[in-house]
Amino acid sequence: MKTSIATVSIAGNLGEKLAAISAAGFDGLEIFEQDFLQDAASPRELGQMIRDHGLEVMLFQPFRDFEGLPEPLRARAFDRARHKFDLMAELGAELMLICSSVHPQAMGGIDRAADDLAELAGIAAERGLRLGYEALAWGRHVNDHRDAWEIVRRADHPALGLILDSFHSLGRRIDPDTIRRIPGDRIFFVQLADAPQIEMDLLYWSRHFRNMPGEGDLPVVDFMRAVAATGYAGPLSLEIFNDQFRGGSPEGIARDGHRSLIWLMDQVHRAEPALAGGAPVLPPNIRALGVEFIEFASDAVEAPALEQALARMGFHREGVHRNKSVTVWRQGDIRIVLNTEGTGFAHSFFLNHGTGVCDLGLRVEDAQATVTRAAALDARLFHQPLGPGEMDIPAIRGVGGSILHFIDAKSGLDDVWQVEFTPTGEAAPDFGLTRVDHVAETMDYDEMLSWSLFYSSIFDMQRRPMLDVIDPDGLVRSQAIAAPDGGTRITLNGAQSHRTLAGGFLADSMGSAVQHIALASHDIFASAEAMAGAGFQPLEITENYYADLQARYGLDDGMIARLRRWNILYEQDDSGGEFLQFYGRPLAGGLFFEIVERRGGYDGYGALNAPFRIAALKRLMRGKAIPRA
Ligand SMILES: O=C(O)c1ccc(O)c(O)c1
Ligand SMILES: [Mg+2]
Repeated sequence: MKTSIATVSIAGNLGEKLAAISAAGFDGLEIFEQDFLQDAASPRELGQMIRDHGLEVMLFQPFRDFEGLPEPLRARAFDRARHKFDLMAELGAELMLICSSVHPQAMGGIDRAADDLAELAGIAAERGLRLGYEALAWGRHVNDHRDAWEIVRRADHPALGLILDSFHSLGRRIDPDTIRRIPGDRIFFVQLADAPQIEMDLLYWSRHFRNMPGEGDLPVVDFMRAVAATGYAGPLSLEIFNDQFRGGSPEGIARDGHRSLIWLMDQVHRAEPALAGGAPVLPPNIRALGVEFIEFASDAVEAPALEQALARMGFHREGVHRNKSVTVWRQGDIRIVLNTEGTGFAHSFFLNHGTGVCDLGLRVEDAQATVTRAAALDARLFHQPLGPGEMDIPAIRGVGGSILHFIDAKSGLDDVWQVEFTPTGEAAPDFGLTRVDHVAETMDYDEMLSWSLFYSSIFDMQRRPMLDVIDPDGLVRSQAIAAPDGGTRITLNGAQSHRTLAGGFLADSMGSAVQHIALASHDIFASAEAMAGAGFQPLEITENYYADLQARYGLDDGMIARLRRWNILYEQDDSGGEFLQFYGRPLAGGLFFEIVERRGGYDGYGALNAPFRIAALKRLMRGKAIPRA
């Protein structure tokens, strides 16, 4: 399978686009005519530049409004095409995309279109060129790949084939299985794009909101399964019109695109094992079995505040690293590692970001398989020189330059706590906290698609619908990604304005980072009481909130009083599941802890409560405590 991407998909000038496309590992590209017209290079120079980057021109596009025109427009359209053929020869492009006409004077009729295209294919063939016909979802007469195929079939010219574009087919909800009837060798090119499911005009949706396969809501895997079933063996090419991507980093967008194609083909091979050459080459999506540890980078000056916060939540120092300035704090299945080394990765992370989460350890069944899959999906592997007696634990780069380590029992990596740490023997209180419920990573809104693709392509984790969280000073978008059993949950919070709490955190922590950590309690009231006894100060919630809560859910007075007493926020889902949560006050730098209890299969994150939490945090930061009777 050759991979390709349309130049429109990426930001920058043509030189920047080519460098990014080549660096990401694509085999070739589609030249979008507009990109070429805006560039100063001659077509010959441009063709050479492309080849110098090790890339192939897979397609020249688009040629518009060709078929079905009355004379003299028809003759002029043929002249236009001849001019483009000259250009393609100079560029070294062999295949041209013709998209279905939107011309107001274009006449319908399958045979008329077939005749026009067959005649043009004859001219193209004389020059050694080929044509592909694509149905635009908003084409005037042809807007369905089935009609485009019928036209190509009737034209019956070897230099004319069909071009499929997942957006045009899936955006109009055309059953992708209709593609299975088309002979694979009559499909000349396949363009891929996903998109979020939003109701809007097709053309506007297509030109502004497309995204990479796996980043949206369209059944792109089903589309690609059907394409693969035809025997199509040509390039897979991304054609992504997206306003965010146009302003993004060329390298980052190109890397995400490459990752999305590898992910897509992996999903297709798993779903269609009978296909020739279809054996999966990657380990399957990795089951994340839970968070094994959360590591903070800090130093001797800042660490005591974090240690105090941990102690007030009922953690104790369980072990001290045998030869590093690293301790592990423990409660239930939760391990918080505190790294105050003066050299190495954690230290450089601390110098860049201040005290914060530099490393997440995930429990998996097979750590080696995890990095193998991650590497095949273009993740960056992480290595650091090992000290004496240290275990070599596989790791990759994650959000904001942090690290993800993978711990398994299979290769004994879960022995690391015994191997590398000396037990302190300190008393182990139990405040009822059992495990990490979720980790919330805050990032720029423009990074959200990228990181959600990162997690969902490597792991067996699914995206939940994106939610809008209303901060009094702007919108924050929240995207949860969770393993099917809910045992590993990550939420991505995307800030659009620096005035929001998330945006302020982003600026203060010098980049994307974990902003809060939610810990599960098996009895949130008992945990709240034990923590209060140890000096934990919760984030204070207003009287107005509790009055409204009573009205909303009809909770009894006793329950409301207990929630209020411990500043616990409450939410119910439609099937009676309940979510109880309270927050600690932020540490210097803005990171905070949350304690949650899920009851009755509740599967969300308390989205209704988020604005109250944000308002309370902002009140606290402005130094306004709530007077309480
Ligand atoms: O939006 C367009 O006009 C357009 C042009 C060419 C394509 O291949 C396409 O999918 C859309
Ligand atoms: Mg297209």
